[in-house]
Amino acid sequence: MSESHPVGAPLEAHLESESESGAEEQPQEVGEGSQDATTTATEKTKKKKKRSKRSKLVSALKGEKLSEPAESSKSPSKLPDEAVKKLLEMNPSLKGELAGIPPEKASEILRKMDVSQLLSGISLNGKNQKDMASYKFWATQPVPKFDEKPEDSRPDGPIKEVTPEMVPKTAAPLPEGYEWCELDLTNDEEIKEVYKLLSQHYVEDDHAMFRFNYSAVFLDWALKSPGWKKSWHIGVRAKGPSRLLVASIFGIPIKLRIRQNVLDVVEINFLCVHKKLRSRRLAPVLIKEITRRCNLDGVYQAIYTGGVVLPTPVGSCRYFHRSLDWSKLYEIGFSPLPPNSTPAKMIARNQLPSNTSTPGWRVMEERDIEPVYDLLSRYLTRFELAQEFTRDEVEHWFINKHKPEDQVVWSFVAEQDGKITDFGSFYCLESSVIGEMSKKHDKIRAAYLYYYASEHAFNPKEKGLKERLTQLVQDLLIEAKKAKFDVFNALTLHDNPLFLEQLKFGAGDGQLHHYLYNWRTKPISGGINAKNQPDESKRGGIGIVLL
Ligand SMILES: CCCCCCCCCCCCCC(=O)SCCNC(=O)CCNC(=O)[C@H](O)C(C)(C)COP(=O)(O)OP(=O)(O)OC[C@H]1O[C@@H](n2cnc3c(N)ncnc32)[C@H](O)[C@@H]1OP(=O)(O)O
Repeated sequence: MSESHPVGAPLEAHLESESESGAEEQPQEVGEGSQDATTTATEKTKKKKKRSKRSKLVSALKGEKLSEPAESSKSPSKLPDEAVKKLLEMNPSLKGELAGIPPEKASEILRKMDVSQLLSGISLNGKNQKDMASYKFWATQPVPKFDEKPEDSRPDGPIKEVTPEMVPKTAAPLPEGYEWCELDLTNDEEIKEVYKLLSQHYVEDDHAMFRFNYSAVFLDWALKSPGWKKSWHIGVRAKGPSRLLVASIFGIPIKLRIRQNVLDVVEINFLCVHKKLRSRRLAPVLIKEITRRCNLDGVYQAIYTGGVVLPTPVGSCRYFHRSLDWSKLYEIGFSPLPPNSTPAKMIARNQLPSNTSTPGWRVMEERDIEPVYDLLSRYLTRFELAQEFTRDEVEHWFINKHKPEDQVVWSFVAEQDGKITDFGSFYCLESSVIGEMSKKHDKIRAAYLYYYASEHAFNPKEKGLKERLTQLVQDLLIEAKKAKFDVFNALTLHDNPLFLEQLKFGAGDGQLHHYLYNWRTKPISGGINAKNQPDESKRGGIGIVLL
């Protein structure tokens, strides 16, 4: 936990007292097999194993001898030097890691990695280093293994057939001292509790400088979409008078098209475990509980995203950032000052026109719901992985129903001769500055590119689409600047590779991996090429945005 982030004393005190009473000491890894129950001793053994794995890798990288992998007979004994060179060029992070290692040795290391891993930029070190066997939980789940070959021609479909009799009727028990709860998001107090848990314990960047700060209003919007179910809003509370919320996982129902199949799935988000309860195998228990509840409701597939590599991304995108207030981003350490530049030059470079330029541009209103629903639905058919929105969902996700200070989503249309020709939107997600820099500014106000659509997409050979989207997204940047955002973020999904560079988005160091649960399909492009660069020819894959 960041030293500079204040955590209420009662919370800390409570967890300490739970710990003393043994509640924190025995977090059983319920349901993953009793041999998996985490005791201090097994934790230590696991850490030792992990360390030895890491040392082995380090040794390999330093040129010491690696033992042959079991499947070595299937692999060519040596990659041609040319292939090694190419792979290194294609995966920049690997290039750094293998720098200075003789080509022979690099070949040996690369040979042990799955080609899809190499191409998707999954690196050898840090949080991405684990092999399949080390994913003790995920290895038991109906998700593709890392080494499933893309050329595997099994048709798209469920990995595991689940029948109602197979689904447990009750939740697995939690470790002593904790209990399940359903979170009632119609109750403001409970939304505030979720906000508090997430604002203190949710996703941080690798350097613990920033943490997502999803507002209570945002959570209300994100989790109460049409068809939402209270039973998919799951919490874990400490028993006792405080009933402190210490963990969460949420699902909302959506219709998802994966290539030609349209499925009722759950979109999972906001998996969070209190920092003091980390590494105690609570996440697998939460995941299994939401799986059980979805299965009981006849839902057998899920979609989710994450910055960490798990078995196995169906497609990965890269984050891009467009500075709106460069000085602030620089002051908090978000944006660097490039060599040979000056702050004045950077500010000038990021200037935007003061007025929008798309003809007929205006804020989206209720009367636009039908035409936007029509345009967006047609536009999304161009992607292999996309949500199938209903009219009510278009209303929910794109019409702002909040007063200006609470606004979460901004949507615009272009209307010409009474026809809606274009639509674009972004949402607001602040991050807390949690490191040293928080003394200067405590929040970054970030706009995230959300859905957009244009009639130009249907022109023969997409004529004029690139120019139109560049104009449309520039107008969104201008609107975001007016609404006092500091930065505008976008992924490489949808048609984004058409305009990121021209609109001065800079490549971020984050990837966003997209996952499907219990569905086999071939990899889906996330708009980046093997060099991890946005690539216009790689569009048409991921067409869904998860919050
Ligand atoms: C049909 C319906 C199906 C519905 C379910 C579909 C699947 C939904 C899946 C969930 C989609 C969530 C989408 C989002 O919300 S993504 C956002 C996730 N949240 C955060 O990053 C917030 C900050 N971090 C935390 O709160 C904790 O570190 C979390 C909760 C992430 C893990 O807690 P902790 O650090 O205390 O670990 P543990 O000892 O309990 O458990 C360790 C196991 O957990 C695996 N792990 C770690 N991170 C993730 C992750 N992001 N997705 C899935 N699994 C993850 C890990 O590989 C290991 O398994 P294995 O390596 O041994 O195999």
